[in-house]
Amino acid sequence: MRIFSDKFFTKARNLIGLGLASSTSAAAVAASTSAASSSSPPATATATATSTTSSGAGDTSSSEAETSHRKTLKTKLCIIGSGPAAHTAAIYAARAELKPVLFEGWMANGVAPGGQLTTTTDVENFPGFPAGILGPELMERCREQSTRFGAEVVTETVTTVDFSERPFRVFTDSTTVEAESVIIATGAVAKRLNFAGAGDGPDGFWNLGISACAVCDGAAPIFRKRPLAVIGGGDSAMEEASFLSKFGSKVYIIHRKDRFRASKIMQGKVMSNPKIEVLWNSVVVGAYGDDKGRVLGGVKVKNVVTGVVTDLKVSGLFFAIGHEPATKFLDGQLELDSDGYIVTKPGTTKTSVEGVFAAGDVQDKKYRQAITAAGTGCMAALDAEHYLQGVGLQEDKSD
Ligand SMILES: Cc1cc2nc3c(=O)[nH]c(=O)nc-3n(C[C@H](O)[C@H](O)[C@H](O)COP(=O)(O)OP(=O)(O)OC[C@H]3O[C@@H](n4cnc5c(N)ncnc54)[C@H](O)[C@@H]3O)c2cc1C
Repeated sequence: MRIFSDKFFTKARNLIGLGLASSTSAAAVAASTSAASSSSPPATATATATSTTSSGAGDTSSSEAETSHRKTLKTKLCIIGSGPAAHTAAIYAARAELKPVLFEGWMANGVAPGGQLTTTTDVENFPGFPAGILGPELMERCREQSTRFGAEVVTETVTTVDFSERPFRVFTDSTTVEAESVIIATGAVAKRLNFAGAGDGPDGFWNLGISACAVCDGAAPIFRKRPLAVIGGGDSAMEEASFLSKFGSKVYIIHRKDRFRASKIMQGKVMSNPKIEVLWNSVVVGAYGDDKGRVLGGVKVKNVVTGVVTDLKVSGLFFAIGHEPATKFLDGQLELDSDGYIVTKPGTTKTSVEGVFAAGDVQDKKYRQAITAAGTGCMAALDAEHYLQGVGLQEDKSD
């Protein structure tokens, strides 16, 4: 997020539409800019609908069998997801001639095809773009690169999977895929709070001072040398507050309880930082604009014990209240940790089922960045290729 000028506001508002309500407009951008082949809405609603696919090569590995109700595809590799992890995996796998089928979803978990970056404006920390790049544009480029090498992109959401035997089976409302290997890159969604001014409509300050990613946005000019606030009480909130204290003049941690659940060591770091002040037993009940009403000017904070509401002038407000990994559709078929993230074997993308791999934020609750997601997407494609070679389904090609 970078906030500069009227031109920027107009561009950001018009191009993306941010956050929850904007998911639709973000999707519209993604859908309209992506894929010559994606001119009609994707078909996930009925069993008889036609799915929307695109493939740069026009010749994919998947064999199709049309029945009156469902389409069946067969492939060596099915990729589920459409963020940096999924598309990096698709690029590597397609170049290794695995001819992957990629399900990009349709507003899966409220996120447009292209993933979390479709909900933001400037991405300034992805290598190769010294002037930054709009999130939706970056993801559109990734998609183009995937299809250019022959990945088949299907605009449908995966609803269930069957990993009990090979070939694995992956289901959407209208398609069944039989896949020799699977990469799950369904990402995660940052949790947001819902108070007046928190949204992205005309009266909201989402992405105009309110963010869910301090590491992504904290260094933006609008936050430098200004008072900032973080909402949360866990390790992420401590980390984000410490990080923001390098840029802001002061950082408030607003926490609804009278103690943190963060680790002692993280708490110690925060409590000994002279730039950080904790507002205990407190919740944000509203956000308002600056003098011109264009970006965040402050928040109303309510003490839940006394009921007193006070005014806190801050230029930035960061939600650090956790993420929700998109793993419900797996229905317990892979090992997950206590927060619902897929468990991978350290140093690899291997999951608890041989032949199924996981990449990106769905298996990473620590780094959660586009570049780390892309990195693990690459790893997953190479792991899948090696697996397929091991079971005799693929020649050694990627090197
Ligand atoms: C507002 C915001 C700003 C950010 N800014 C930056 C930044 O500047 N720099 C940076 O490095 N990182 C940034 N991030 C973090 C970055 O976006 C994520 O780390 C990255 O996108 C994770 O990529 P991913 O591939 O794991 O999945 P995601 O981007 O989460 O994408 C997953 C995709 O899979 C789809 N999906 C989910 N379930 C299914 C299903 N069942 N079937 C089919 N599809 C499904 C989802 O709809 C989604 O489109 C930002 C995040 C947010 C929210």
